[in-house]
Amino acid sequence: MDKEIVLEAKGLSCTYEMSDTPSLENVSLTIRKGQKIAVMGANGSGKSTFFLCCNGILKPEKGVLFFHGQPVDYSKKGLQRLRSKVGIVFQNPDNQLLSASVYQEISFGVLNLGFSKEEAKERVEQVMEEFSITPFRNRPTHALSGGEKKQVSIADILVMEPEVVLMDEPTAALDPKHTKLVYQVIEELSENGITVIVATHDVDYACQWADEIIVMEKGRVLAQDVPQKIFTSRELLKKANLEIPMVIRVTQYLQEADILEKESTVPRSIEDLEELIKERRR
Ligand SMILES: Nc1ncnc2c1ncn2[C@@H]1O[C@H](COP(=O)(O)OP(=O)(O)OP(=O)(O)O)[C@@H](O)[C@H]1O
Repeated sequence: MDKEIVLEAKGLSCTYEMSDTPSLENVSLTIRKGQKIAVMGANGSGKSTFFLCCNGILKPEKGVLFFHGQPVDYSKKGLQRLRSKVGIVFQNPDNQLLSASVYQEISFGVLNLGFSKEEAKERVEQVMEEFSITPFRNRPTHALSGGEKKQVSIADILVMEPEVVLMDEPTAALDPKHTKLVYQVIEELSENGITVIVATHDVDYACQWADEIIVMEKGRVLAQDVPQKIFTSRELLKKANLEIPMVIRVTQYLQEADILEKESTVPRSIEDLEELIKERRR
């Protein structure tokens, strides 16, 4: 049976002040509990704007956003409730890290949720340990490296134990060590049943990781489907300016060369492809 719908957008449109064209136009989609969703599309296609709508930072001028079937309540209390459940890790940590020290930064959200100082401290200590932040806990946030800032901006959200985590290009500008760390965190979130929505330009990662891909273009949703469908639709990829993942490219080559059958299943990773080739040889 299909899992419960966590977030549902119905006809969302959103135009920024000082702009005469909508950055989101008539966006309708559903996201279910525990899903791994990649949001893809060219620069300026509306991915970040959609994220900002999902936790109420932006209020759409048209349409309704539902969280667990209830329309979002834009009162101060309603927004606080929504934001404690739906957290955004921003693309640029400098837009997110506002407190003087790392410890204060990670405590801020939990204290705001009304936890006592003791409870907040316990959660913050645990999350700092989990994300290897303890060694630089007393540093000012502006004096951290890009990778450390990303660690803190993720901890900042996870300390609130959200149900849905939105990550806007989480590995942009990270070195391989921090990229791996972020991917591990994403994996652990999914293992714990958290719904994870990642905006990314990395087609190879999206293909092997996501349950579903949402493709955006000029503020609209062009498609929402499984990676095997999205990444084999040349027309869609061309329209959205997306590359073909390497594994699909190699598969198509092997099919054309008659090494794999034309109707073989579509692999999402190199491991899947190896399995297909082994099967064919048996
Ligand atoms: N604060 C703002 N004021 C006015 N227009 C904005 C603002 N933020 C974004 N836009 C515009 O809204 C559109 C969608 O931008 P958005 O940042 O949502 O796209 P994106 O898909 O996340 O892009 P990227 O991949 O570059 O991060 C773009 O045309 C952008 O110029």
